[in-house]
Amino acid sequence: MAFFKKLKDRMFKSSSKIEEGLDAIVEDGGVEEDVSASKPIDLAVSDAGQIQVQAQAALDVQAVVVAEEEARDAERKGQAEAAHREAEISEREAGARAGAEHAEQVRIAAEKDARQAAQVEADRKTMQAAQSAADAAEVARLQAERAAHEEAARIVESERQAQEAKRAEAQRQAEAERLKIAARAAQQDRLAADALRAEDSKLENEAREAELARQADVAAAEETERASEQRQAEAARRAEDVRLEVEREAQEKAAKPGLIGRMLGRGEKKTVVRRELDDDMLERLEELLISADMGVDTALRVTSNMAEGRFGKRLSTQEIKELLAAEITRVMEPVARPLPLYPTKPQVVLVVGVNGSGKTTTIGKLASQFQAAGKKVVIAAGDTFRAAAVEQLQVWGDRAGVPVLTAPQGSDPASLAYDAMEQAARDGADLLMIDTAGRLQNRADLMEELQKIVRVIRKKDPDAPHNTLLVLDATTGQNALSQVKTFQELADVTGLIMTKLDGTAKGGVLVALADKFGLPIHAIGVGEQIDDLAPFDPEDFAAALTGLDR
Ligand SMILES: Nc1nc2c(ncn2[C@@H]2O[C@H](COP(=O)(O)OP(=O)(O)OP(=O)(O)O)[C@@H](O)[C@H]2O)c(=O)[nH]1
Repeated sequence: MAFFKKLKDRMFKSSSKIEEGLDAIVEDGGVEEDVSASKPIDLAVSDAGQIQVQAQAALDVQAVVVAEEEARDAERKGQAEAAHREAEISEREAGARAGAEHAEQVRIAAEKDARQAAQVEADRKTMQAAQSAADAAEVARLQAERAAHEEAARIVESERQAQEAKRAEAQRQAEAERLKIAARAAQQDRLAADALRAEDSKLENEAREAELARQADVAAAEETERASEQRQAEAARRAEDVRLEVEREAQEKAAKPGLIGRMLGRGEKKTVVRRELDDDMLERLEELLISADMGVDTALRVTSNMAEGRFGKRLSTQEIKELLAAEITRVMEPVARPLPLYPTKPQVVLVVGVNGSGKTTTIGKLASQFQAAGKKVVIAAGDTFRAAAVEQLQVWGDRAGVPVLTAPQGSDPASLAYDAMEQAARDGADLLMIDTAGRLQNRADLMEELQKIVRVIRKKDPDAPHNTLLVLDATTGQNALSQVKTFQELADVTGLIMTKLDGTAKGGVLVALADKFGLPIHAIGVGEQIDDLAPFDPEDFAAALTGLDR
């Protein structure tokens, strides 16, 4: 409660922005916006048509010239062919005359050849008759011989066939036997396979039924849970409405003067302004939350949840604050987690963030608080680039009695981290907090530097770092969202700490961070002193942000 008062006072810039906005919304009407736009005209169509017509005309003239030229070629070709045909005819007539003379000479020679051929044929027939008789005798002898051979071969062949048939019969019987055995084996296999299939399908059915039953159970459980959540939400809404109603009646009662008051003339009415919750009002509430750096998505979610079931109800600024605070608490509750402490010694906490976000100050505050709570802490001033950061850490270290390990300016932070691991182990420290540089101007260098630190400390403890804290400056507003994205790529961020919530009207960004990334928020800073860092409490934060008294 003590910190809440401080938080509320320090966050007055964020809360007064929201409070003033709420007053204006409740008292005023809506805001209208008009956007108009014009369309350019298409010009190029008629010129293109004209060019196309001209091109077609040029093509037509060219086609006529080509056709005339082709006709002249055809006439020249016909005349040449006629002259050629006449020459061919006279040549063929001269050839025919020479052929007739040659045929007469051939006929005379043929008659002479026929006479000689008749004489030769008579001689040949006489000789042939004698030869035929001798041949017939020889043929008869050869036929008798062949018949004897054939008979012997037939006997041999029929013996061979008889043996062949016997062998084939034996083989057929053996094959029949083999097939019978194979059929018996196949039958047995089939029966076994059928049995296995039946067993498998039985198991499958059982598994399917079990799965269906499980799904039905899950669905029923989900349904029950959903119904219970809905009931709880409805009950909470009803309770909230009743509470508001009671409060309103109390306010109205308090505003009514008593008899003596009336007699003494102290009867001025205390009034409360209310406005009906409608679309316009909702839209203006969204705009107000967006202007408080809550981000569009988160602002929409918060306002629509707040309005659910309350459309048409009349609400005062105070009542809207209460409803908004309840919604913001609901968004932030899941991420409100203190820095986890493990039995590992030393638990290594790597602290990252852009320049000036408050890393050094936060390490100093955390170290002092842990030391005061009886934990042994060692700090490594890993931003070896900035001498001022090292000095600042030494001041915090001296104040809290915490050793601060430093290295010469510009030296390798990874080697300092390694030395710090050794010293922390030697000292039996519970916590080693390593500060790092935040120069985002060169992401590649920074990534290489962070990765090297991680590589080196893992030589001592493969699980280190056990926490990687990203420190964010609330005054950067929506820019904090892109910083989270960048550092998630550079290092394995495990939790957030938001500083400088004092003196800024952009405190709503913490709601957007919780809604968008779901990373644990361990602590918030509202000043430069040691006790200006406190564990994150969503209810306190929501009330301080909306300016609600608790
Ligand atoms: N108002 C306010 N100032 C803070 C808070 N936390 C840190 N600061 C101030 O912010 C300034 C920068 O803080 P540092 O801790 O030096 O930031 P850093 O991230 O270490 O910066 P580099 O060393 O440059 O990387 C200092 O003047 C701090 O006093 C806070 O919660 N509220």
